[in-house]
Amino acid sequence: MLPAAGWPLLCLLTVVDLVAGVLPVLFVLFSSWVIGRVPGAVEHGTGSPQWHSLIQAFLLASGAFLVQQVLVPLQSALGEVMKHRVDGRFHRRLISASLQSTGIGPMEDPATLDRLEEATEQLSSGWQSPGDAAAGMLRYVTRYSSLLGYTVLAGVVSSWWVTAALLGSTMLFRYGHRGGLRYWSRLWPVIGPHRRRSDYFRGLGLSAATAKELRVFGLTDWITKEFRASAVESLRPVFRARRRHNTYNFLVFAAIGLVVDSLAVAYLIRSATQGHMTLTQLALGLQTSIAAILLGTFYHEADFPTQAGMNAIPALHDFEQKVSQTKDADIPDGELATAAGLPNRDVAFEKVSFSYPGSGRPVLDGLDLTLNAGECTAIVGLNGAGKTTLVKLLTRLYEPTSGTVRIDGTDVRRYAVDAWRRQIGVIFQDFTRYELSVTDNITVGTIERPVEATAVRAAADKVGMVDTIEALPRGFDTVLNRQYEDGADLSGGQWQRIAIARALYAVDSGAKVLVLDEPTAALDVRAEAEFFDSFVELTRGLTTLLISHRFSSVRRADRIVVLEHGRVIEDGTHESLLARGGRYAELFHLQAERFAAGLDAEGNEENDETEKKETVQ
Ligand SMILES: Nc1ncnc2c1ncn2[C@@H]1O[C@H](COP(=O)(O)OP(=O)(O)OP(=O)(O)O)[C@@H](O)[C@H]1O
Repeated sequence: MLPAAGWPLLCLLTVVDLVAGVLPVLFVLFSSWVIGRVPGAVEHGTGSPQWHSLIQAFLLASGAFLVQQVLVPLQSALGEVMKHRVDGRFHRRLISASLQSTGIGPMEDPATLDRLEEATEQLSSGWQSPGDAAAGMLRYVTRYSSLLGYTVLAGVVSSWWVTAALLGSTMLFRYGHRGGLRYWSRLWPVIGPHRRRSDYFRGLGLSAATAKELRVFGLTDWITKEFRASAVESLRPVFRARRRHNTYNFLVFAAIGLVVDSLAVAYLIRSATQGHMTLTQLALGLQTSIAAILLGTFYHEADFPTQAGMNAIPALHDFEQKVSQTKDADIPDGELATAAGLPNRDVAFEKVSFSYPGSGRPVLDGLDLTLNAGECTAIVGLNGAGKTTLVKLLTRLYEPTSGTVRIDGTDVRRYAVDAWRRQIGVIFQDFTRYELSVTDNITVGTIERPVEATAVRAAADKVGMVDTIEALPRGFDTVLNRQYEDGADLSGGQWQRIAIARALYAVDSGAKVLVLDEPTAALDVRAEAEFFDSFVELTRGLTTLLISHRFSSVRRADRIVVLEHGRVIEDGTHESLLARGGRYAELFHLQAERFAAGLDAEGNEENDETEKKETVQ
């Protein structure tokens, strides 16, 4: 990742880090000259050549010290720039990997999502990022160039075995510290599940979204206890490993270091007392030896960032690999570049079967279904019957395991994926609430069309939201999040209307297929009634696929299809299906009875009456 910072910055920072490592060595050298020249200067007095040479050494030492002080902030600043550049590159790679697939397969695959979570965890927790690792890596240049300088100087004034001894013992300590971190990092997968659990409980305790339930359910003490317990549980293996690993390391390495370093220093002192060294050499030998020994420590600016910050890199690689390998990651484009105006006749699912990747269970099993152009087809079925999956196949987020989807008789795979998708205005059950302006939230489904304020207003008007939007602090420009200045939030039902407006704006932009997956689940009964009152008008001329659990809305469709066990088991109009007395009739009566008994929380008089009439009919 280092070159991601750009070669000029990388070279500059390497040089700065190197100079920052050499300067303390020069300082020790010059200050040893100062010490060595003091007796001569004292003896010969001010103004003597010895005096001048002392001043010269003093100025050099001061210069080295001052430059070192100037370099420290420069080093930090350049390190920050490097961190941001490397993190920027990392983010870009992550985002492009996550958005690269035309299909939705990788983003619904648990193993791929796990790697994505691992890759983003360090970044989102603001702990140690790949950028910290990159900047930290270069700080080793500073530390190790100092170490090399000190030990070489110690060797020059004494013996090369002193160099070897100091270097060896310092590196042994370094191995102890850095190796301990590597060891700790291997524990990461073991403590991972506990840590995730404690993070989850911390998130629950700090989230505004859960604040209501936690208080009303009386969960506050429980959350605190669970957070603490899982946090302690996650640390237990670390404590155990640390005791085992560190005790051995500290005892053995400290013993070796003590013996080797004592021998080296003793050798220096003995050489001096035997008259083999000048005062300068003794000062230099002692200073460099001690400075080298002191470098056998934990490098807080480099050790931890390089270990923890790099954890995200293998996760990124795995994620990139898994995305490209996941089945249905890339839905191939066909040779037909446009599908404008389609379908004219129908959209047909022919013997379509589908199982989610990694699961052998067919969600759709030889499904035959034709959606007639210009007609509204409603799909009903129990939870998990495969209704949303059908939408995913229609929008080409997945490819059928077998069978074909045809548009006016042409295999949908012959069209470019985007060309076909532009023909569809869709509200997914779990539609996205974008932290963008109202206008952007409505137009985001047709990003290629230049924003047309009148069309945006018309879409909002169709879902009865114009008054609400105009009452917002900045009208259509209001960002739909309260955390922004003049931002605002909407209720669940209002959000759903915005999502419907988004699909209608897409229709206004030329989409001919309208897919509404539970479009009114969050609307109150009046809003739902209003929506379906204008439904015929809104969907006129469109090929509409309506998925809903509410039979009061479904019966307005031209045709109703009941899905069960991955197949169509009933198909007809509301009246014909009721007359048939099959699954649809059974579900319809069940819901109508609930309304009649006043059990359904959403029932109001208006709806009760209509439902009751239907039941009687
Ligand atoms: N990404 C996925 N990976 C694996 N299985 C999935 C995935 N999405 C859905 N399923 C499974 O496929 C089946 C059909 O799901 P689908 O969401 O299509 O049902 P549905 O009819 O829309 O249900 P509901 O009425 O609850 O919205 C379910 O058993 C569900 O658990």
